[in-house]
Amino acid sequence: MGRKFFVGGNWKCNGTADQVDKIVKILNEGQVPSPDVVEVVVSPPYVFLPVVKSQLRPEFHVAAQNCWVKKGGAFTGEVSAEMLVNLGIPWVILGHSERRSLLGESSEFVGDKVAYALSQGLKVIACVGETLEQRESGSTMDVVSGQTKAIAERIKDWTNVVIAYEPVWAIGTGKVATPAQAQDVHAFLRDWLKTNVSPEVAESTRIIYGGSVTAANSKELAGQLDVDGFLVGGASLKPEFIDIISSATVKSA
Ligand SMILES: O=C(CO)COP(=O)(O)O
Repeated sequence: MGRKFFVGGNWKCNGTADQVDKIVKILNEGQVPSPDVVEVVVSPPYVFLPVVKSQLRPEFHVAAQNCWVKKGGAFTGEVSAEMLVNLGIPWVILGHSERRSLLGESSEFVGDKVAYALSQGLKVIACVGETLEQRESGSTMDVVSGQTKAIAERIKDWTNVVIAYEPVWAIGTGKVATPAQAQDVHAFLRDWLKTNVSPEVAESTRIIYGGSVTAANSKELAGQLDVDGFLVGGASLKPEFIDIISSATVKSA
């Protein structure tokens, strides 16, 4: 069985109740390939998770954008993995570069979060990616493998993990990685998994690309051998998200 194409929509810290209604309507009315071909997960801010979950078409799922690193308790402002499970939220995004850079989350902390979330039964979209400075100094592969290693050291079962490669310089900048740049890093990560985890995990784990994905570039990116889908920011708030989801057909064609 091949890797099912995966498209995530990361709404980040955006949206009012009215805007959320509109986005859900677009998602519910959009013509997309069957769930056998593409898995779709949208990630609204915490406060909108219950309403989006209850209104969204049943074949689309929801993800939180973060969760606490261990069992809940006296951690003001945090939301625990148990709470997400309790509300029937199946997915969580962890290690997004905005949290790594703006909130100081280290690779070890992200690894701990991934391990805890999986232990509670959540599925995880784990983000990795280099900054422009790191790319220019030639350390891209060291950075992404280091971030992946911090996860690999803490988990055994990769069944419920999707890796999102999101070069920081491509996020929200309109500077999308070229298909070849994305493919290079995805192939490197798959090979890293093969060597350091197992050939089976390398073959079955989806590695998705994020960073300025739009309807105009998604088909070409989707055509790359090791690109198994997308994590979309800005364009996931717009009708073009439906076209990005539909780029899954490139794989099944
Ligand atoms: O960070 C991203 C998704 O998690 C990508 O954001 P943009 O698609 O807005 O560049």
